[in-house]
Amino acid sequence: QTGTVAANPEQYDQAYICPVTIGSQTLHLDFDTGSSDLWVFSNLMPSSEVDGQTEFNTNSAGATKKDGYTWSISYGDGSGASGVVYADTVNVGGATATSQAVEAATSVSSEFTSDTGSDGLLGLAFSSINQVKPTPQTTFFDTVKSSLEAELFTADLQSNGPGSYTFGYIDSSKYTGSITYTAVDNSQGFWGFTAGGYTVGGGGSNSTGTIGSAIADTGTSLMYLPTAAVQSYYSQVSGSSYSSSQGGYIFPCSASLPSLTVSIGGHGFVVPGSNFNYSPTGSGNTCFGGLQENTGIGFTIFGDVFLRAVYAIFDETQGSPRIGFAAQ
Ligand SMILES: NCc1ccc(-c2ccco2)nc1
Repeated sequence: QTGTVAANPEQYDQAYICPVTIGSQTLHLDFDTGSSDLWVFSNLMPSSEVDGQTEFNTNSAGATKKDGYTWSISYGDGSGASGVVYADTVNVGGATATSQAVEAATSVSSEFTSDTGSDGLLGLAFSSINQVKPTPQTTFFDTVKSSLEAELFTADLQSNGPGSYTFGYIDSSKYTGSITYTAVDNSQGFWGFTAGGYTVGGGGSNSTGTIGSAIADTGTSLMYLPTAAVQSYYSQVSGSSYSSSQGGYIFPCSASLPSLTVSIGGHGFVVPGSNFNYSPTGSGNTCFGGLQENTGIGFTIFGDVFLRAVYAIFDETQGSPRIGFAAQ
């Protein structure tokens, strides 16, 4: 089987939300290659924590409770959720898992309550970091992958308009040139890979140092790189500065933003400057940068700001996982 589903950006491309059918309900979930739990708002939650989101009905005929199973998850941005576990049919654009662990929230943090566009998350990292106890559950991809035409999924994220995820096949209309594959280190449960040198702007002269180990994370809005690369980038943005009150680099919204070229698997991938204007700060006609330092996170994250510039293939067809990137 295969699946094809639209990936709809929230405001400022903050996250990408996809329709998922669970039993007879359709919920809109944030597909996240940086985590491994499929969790949903549910009828078990206090109404004070729900602000218009669709709730998974745990009383529906097709939902089977997994007695004694619970989950609790916290994310790098300080948000989190917890609850209990059901099994139900999950259909993503035609790719169907007949018995998928659906983690029904009994409580979510305020960040999720106020994220009115999302009814939950669908994790696409490795099942080794699933947070269900006493027994970790498989991700949707792991549940269905043996039934897919090919054991892979792809991400085509767009700015301010629908992109798509596919399961089981590569859509050759989504990219130009060839796909460059590189090995994945999933020892931390993520789609980890090694990135090489970078160049700020088209100059080609600013390539200084290498980026090193990184993860591909559709559930993170921005791109977080080592300090040296980030300082090198903003040294080319007139009027930019680090704002402790905003918590990152900002610049005049009128600033001209250079591109950033990153070498992966020996191929240079160009992130256009426009990708690095994330959102207005709300004060002084300054804008918040889509590139920020990885200090305090512990690893380098190639989030949506990078992924919008490429077609990404998350591939387990070779036995060992690999990740592919192509220009789009
Ligand atoms: N990378 C995991 C993740 C995804 C979404 C969110 C989130 C918080 C509020 C709205 O969305 N946090 C973390």
